Amino acid sequence: MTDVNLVWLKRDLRLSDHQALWHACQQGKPVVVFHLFEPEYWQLPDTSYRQWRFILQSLGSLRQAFSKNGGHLSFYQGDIIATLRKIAQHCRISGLYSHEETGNHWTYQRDTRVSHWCQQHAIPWYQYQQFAVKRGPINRDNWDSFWHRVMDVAPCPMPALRSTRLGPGASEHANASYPGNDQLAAKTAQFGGIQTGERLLESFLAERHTNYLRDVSSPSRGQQYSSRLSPYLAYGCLSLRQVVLKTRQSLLKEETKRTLQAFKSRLHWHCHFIQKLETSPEYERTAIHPDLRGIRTDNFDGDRFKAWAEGQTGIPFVDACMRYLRHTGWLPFRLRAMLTAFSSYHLWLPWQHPAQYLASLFTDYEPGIHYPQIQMQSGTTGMNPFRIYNPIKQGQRLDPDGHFIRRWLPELAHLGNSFIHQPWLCAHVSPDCYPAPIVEVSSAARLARQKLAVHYRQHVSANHTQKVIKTHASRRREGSRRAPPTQHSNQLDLF
Ligand SMILES: Cc1cc2nc3c(=O)[nH]c(=O)nc-3n(C[C@H](O)[C@H](O)[C@H](O)COP(=O)(O)OP(=O)(O)OC[C@H]3O[C@@H](n4cnc5c(N)ncnc54)[C@H](O)[C@@H]3O)c2cc1C
Repeated sequence: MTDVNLVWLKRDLRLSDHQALWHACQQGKPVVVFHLFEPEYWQLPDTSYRQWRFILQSLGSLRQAFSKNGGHLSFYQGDIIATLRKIAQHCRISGLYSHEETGNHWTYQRDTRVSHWCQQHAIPWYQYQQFAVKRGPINRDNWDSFWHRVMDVAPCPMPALRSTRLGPGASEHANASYPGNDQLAAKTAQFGGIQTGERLLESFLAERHTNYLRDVSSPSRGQQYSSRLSPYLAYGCLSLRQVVLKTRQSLLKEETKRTLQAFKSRLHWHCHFIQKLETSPEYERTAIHPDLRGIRTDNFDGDRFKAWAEGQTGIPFVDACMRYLRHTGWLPFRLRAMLTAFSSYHLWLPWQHPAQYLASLFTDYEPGIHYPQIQMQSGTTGMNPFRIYNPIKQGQRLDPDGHFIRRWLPELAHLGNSFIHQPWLCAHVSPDCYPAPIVEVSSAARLARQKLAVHYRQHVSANHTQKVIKTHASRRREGSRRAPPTQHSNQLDLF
C-alpha cells in the first residue's frame, strides 16, 4: 500500500493561499485532494439548493484549475467516516489536511467524529486557520491585534499539483445530484468560482467602491455597489487575506480612502463574528443572554411565519425585500437586519425558525456571521440596543420613489408614490390582490417594547448582563471614536 496525504476541501474552494493544500504538497508523498458531498448536510433546514449550486459551480472552476496545473481533484459522496475507511482500504493515510471550520452544529459533530476516527487510527489531522478566528480560549482585549497579525502573514503560494492523484473509488467530476428537499432555486443567484470572485474583487476595488458608502444599503443599487464578495468568502473561493492585501494596496490611493476603509472594517467584522460562534457555539440555538431565553417562547404563529417567509405580510417594503431575497439569494446588510427585526419584534416570532429559513435563502450562508447577527437583530444578546426598524419609514428612505417595491410586488405596480408604501390607505387595493397588513406596524412595535420592558423588569439580572458583556462583547478598538459602552445605554459597539 502506498502512503498518501489527504486534503479535504470544505469551505476553502481555491488553490492559492491554501495552507492545507500547500503543507500536504510539501511532504513529498502523493496527495489526494477531495471534496465530499454529504447528503445528510443538505437535508438540514439551514442549507439549500442555491448554496449547493454555488458550491458545484465553484468546484467546476476549481477542477479546471487543477487539471490546467497537472493535478487531480477527487469527488466522493456519502459520510466522511465511510469515505475515509474506503480510502484507507487502498492506501495508508499519512495525514489528513483541512482548514479549521466554524460551521453549524451538524458540521461540528461531524468533525468531532472525524477527530475520534483519526485518533483511533493514529492519523494526524492538521487543521489550518483560514480566517482570523482562534480555537480555544481567546483574549478579547487583544483580539484586534490578532486579526492584524493573521492578515499580515504573506499568503501561501500555490503548490505544485503534480503530486496529486485521483482517490480510490473517487469520481473525477462533481456530478452528484442534489439530495435536499427545498425547491427554492434562486433565479438570479451569484455564480460560484474563483475567477468570478476575482473579477468581482477587481471591479469593486477599481470602480464599484466609489458609491459603496452611499449605496451599500440601497435595495436597488446595493447589488451593484456593495462588493458582493460574501459567497466567495463563505466558500473560500477567495482568501480573505488576499482580499485584505489587495484592499490595503488600493487604500494607498488617496481618493479611495474613506470608502475602502469602511469596506476593510467589514472584513474585520467578518472574522469578529465568526469568532463569536467559534467561542460560543450556543449562538446557533440558544439566546446568548440566559435571562432572555424565555421571551417569545409562548407562541410560534405558523400563519405569521408563512406570510413573512413568502413575502405576503401586507407591508410592501418587507415583502419586496423577502421576494427579492428569494429570487436572488442576497440582500444588503441593513435589509437583512430589518427582515430579522420585523419577524422578532413586530411578529414576535421566536428567532430560531426564521434564522434557519433566512440561512437557507442566503447563498452566502456563513453560520459564524449569521447566528450572532440574528441574535443581535432579535435582541437576545442583552448587550446590543433593540433595533426595531419601522419598515414603512425604511422603505420611504431607501426606496423613496417605490421602484423597488413595484419591481418585486407587481400587483402594486399601478400605485402612485403616495400609496406605494402604505397601500392599505388606498381604497382601490383589494385584499384578493395584495394582503391587508398582518400587523399594524406602530402598535406591534409598541407592544414588543412593552413586553421587553416587562420581561427586563421581572427576569433580567444586571449581574447576568455584566457576565454576558464580559464574555461576549467586543472591546473598543484603538482609534475608535465611539463612546465606551455603558450598561445603561445597552449600546456596546457595532458588533
Ligand atoms: C441577520 C443577518 C444575517 C447575516 N448572515 C450572513 C451570512 O450568512 N453570511 C454573510 O457573509 N454575511 C451575513 N450577514 C452580514 C452581511 O449582511 C453580508 O455579509 C453582506 O450583506 C454581504 O454583502 P457584500 O459581500 O456585498 O458585503 P460588503 O459590505 O461588501 O462587505 C464585505 C464582506 O465583509 C463581510 N461583512 C459585511 N458586513 C458584515 C457584517 N455586518 N458582519 C460580518 N461580516 C460582514 C462579509 O464577508 C462581506 O462579504 C448577515 C447580516 C444580518 C443582519
